[in-house]
Amino acid sequence: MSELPGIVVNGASGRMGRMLVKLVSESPAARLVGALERPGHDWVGQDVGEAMGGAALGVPVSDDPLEAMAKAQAVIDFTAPAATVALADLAAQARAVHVIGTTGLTDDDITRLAAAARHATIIRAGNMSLGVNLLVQLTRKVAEALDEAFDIEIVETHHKHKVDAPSGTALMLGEAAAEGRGVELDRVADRGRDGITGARTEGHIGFSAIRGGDVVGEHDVIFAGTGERVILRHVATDRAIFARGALKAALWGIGRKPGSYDMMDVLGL
Ligand SMILES: NC(=O)c1ccc[n+]([C@@H]2O[C@H](COP(=O)([O-])OP(=O)(O)OC[C@H]3O[C@@H](n4cnc5c(N)ncnc54)[C@H](O)[C@@H]3O)[C@@H](O)[C@H]2O)c1
Ligand SMILES: O=C(O)C1=N[C@H](C(=O)O)CCC1
Repeated sequence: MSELPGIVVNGASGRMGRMLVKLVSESPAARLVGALERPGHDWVGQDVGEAMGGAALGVPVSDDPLEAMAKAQAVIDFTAPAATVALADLAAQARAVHVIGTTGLTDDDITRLAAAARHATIIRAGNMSLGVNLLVQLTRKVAEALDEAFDIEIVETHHKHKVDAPSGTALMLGEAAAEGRGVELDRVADRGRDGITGARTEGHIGFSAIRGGDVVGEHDVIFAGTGERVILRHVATDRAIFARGALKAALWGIGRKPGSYDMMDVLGL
């Protein structure tokens, strides 16, 4: 029997990294062959299983992406924008599928990822869960069906450690709503109101971000009309949903031709 596909986890000590190390190392469909952390991190050099407080997994944490990816078919990356952009070129060099969950990317970062995708298979989504990707489709449909008399507001809630806003998911939902309306999100997004803002502009899509405690992730898309509201909601209670989506994406991407893909491609939605 041929060997199972080898997967590297970038940002292994992070909230998502730990989830992914556990999921991949226990998966019957994949092998954990590498774990990466940033240079200077105290996990570097330790066995990743032991660093997580469990049994040794025979995988040392490395700060050298090319060395870690030498035996890998894919790298799963939930880290930070600068780390992700830098890894994209190295993953292309190593011919490893690059699954990107990192959010908070700028337009410039996305342009650089698109350049890397000329030579590499990149699968990126601001949310890797099945439920949110379904919600994105529903949002597009509802936005198509309701005219501008319905004000669209996207409200997201996350844990107190989250560093970017609006969330990647909120932006996916905003893009879908704008697409449903046949407009460009950049032209209609209201991101952060404060002070005497004036009345709401018809057709705009509003974003609000709440941060606190240990909330995994909650998203509401509100279509507020006169006398009625339609509210689409997703509530995540376990980060494992994102990790499962990312592993599915990695396995789907292996052997696929270079290009930029997302979870809609992976899930066939
Ligand atoms: N797409 C999704 O489904 C989804 C789900 C959850 C989180 N996220 C996103 O994933 C990212 C990480 O989230 P988190 O909660 O795990 O954050 P976290 O801060 O807990 O973890 C990030 C990890 O990346 C590491 N890191 C930073 N720079 C690095 C480098 N150069 N090389 C290797 N590792 C490096 C950090 O040391 C840290 O361990 C965020 O952008 C978050 O929004 C996306
Ligand atoms: O915990 C996070 O950070 C999350 N980030 C993603 C986002 O920005 O939408 C997905 C939900 C969790």
